[in-house]
Amino acid sequence: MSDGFRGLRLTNTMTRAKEDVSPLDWRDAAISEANKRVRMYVCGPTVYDFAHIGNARPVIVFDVLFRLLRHLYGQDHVTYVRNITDVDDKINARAARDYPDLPLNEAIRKVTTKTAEQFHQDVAALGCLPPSAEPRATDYVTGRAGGHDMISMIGTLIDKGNAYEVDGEVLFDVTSMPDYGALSRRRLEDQQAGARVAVDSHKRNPGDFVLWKLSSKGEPGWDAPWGQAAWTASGRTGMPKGRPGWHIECSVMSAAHLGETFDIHGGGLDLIFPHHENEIAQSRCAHGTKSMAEIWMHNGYVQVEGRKMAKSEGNFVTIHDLLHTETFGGRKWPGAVLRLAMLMTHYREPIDFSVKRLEEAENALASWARVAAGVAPGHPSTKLIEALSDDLASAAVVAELHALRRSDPKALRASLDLLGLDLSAFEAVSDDTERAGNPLPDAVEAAIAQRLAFIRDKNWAEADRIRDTLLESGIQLKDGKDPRTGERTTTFEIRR
Ligand SMILES: Nc1ncnc2c1ncn2[C@@H]1O[C@H](COP(=O)(O)OP(=O)(O)OP(=O)(O)O)[C@@H](O)[C@H]1O
Ligand SMILES: [Zn+2]
Repeated sequence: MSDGFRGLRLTNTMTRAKEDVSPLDWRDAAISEANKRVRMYVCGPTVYDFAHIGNARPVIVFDVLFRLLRHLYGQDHVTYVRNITDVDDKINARAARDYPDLPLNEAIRKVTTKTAEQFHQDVAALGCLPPSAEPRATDYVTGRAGGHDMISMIGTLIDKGNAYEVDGEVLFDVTSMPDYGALSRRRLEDQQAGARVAVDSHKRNPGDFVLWKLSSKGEPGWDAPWGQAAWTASGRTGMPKGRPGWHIECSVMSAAHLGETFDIHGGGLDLIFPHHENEIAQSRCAHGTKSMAEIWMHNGYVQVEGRKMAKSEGNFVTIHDLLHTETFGGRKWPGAVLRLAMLMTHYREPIDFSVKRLEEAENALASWARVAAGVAPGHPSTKLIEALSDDLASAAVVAELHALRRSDPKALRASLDLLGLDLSAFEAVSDDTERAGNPLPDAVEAAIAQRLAFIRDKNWAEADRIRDTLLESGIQLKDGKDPRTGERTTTFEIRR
């Protein structure tokens, strides 16, 4: 690294400052070199519907950070955990709507399995590596060794005086934690002022949040040690059945996989309050620790016309639709294009999503592919690593990729690999392919065949679209006739 290299620095939402990263294991002489790990937790999806491209942003941003950490600390020295939330009232509602004839639990399983599979396909197409572990909330409700389950942690919080039970519902008492609100910088007094507790609520304070609630008939539920009297009074037999609140699952799964305190915790800006604030309250009070994670990172929003892309706003585009249908900009887009479109802007800034942005990303990728596709990768450049290490400085990263295009195709190739930017949709235009006269990759052959089919169907618009798309990546098509059969043929030329 050059003299100016300051090591990895990331902006910590807790302190609102850019800080040097100094992973906990490296500060602990008792942990052998071989066993040291950088430990990172990122809140994953609630699996009831297709993920939209706003949801894709944290997945891409933290995948780049995962790749950078692996580069800096070694492939086997990073543990990245991203959970799957598979218990949630939105899931129950979707299951009842989509599978009205199935028992609810079966319907829920269908919804969560299908959605999780779709999510995996979507993010793989965006070049994201699978995390080291991907725990599912429902596997951590009860009965885990070492007390790494939600019922045990909630019991601990009650025992320590941080939580209380009313009629089978367990709530966290925010006044039991003096520095509650430190992450979001909300003072308890401000939160209390003017807030009223609804008459039917069990809350002692307006800010108290649910750790556990009783399930009604038909809802998914687990045997719980709380609320026997309320359960029996409602005319039901056996042990009371309940289900966890949302925040507790991340406290439990992060501790199970990463320990009571770990290095980096991430997610979108909307998670700072209440989700992350409440994770911190639960984890620190249950474990008696000073911090849950050393560094809290939050990505900015993907916006449409200045508003957060969100399911509730109805202004969303799913990853699946963007990649596989023509609903956005009248065409499909390669996964690498969406990935670069996200990475062109610093992760903390908002992104206004548009066709123009995707086209810009595509043009950049095509220009890089022209020199780097098919080239054996060298090493990522020092400048690239330095730019990434400076809080993932996007502008400097993209500028360096453009510079490498002229100076060092092998370093460009390695840098793109490090960033997870896959050139296969653009391979056709590499110099190597041209020089060696290799056959075109399948994708281009397929595009040419598809275009001929459109021409046969007299669908000129689609045929022209394919011709234009190929031209943008440097492939010029030439139509002709086979002199023997009289059939239409297509040849091509690679342009610079
Ligand atoms: N528009 C967005 N831009 C960036 N990140 C987002 C956006 N919307 C959601 N996220 C992030 O996506 C991740 C998954 O969140 P979650 O499953 O709760 O999304 P969601 O709440 O279903 O989305 P929505 O806001 O559309 O209801 C979280 O890290 C969240 O911060
Ligand atoms: Zn979480």
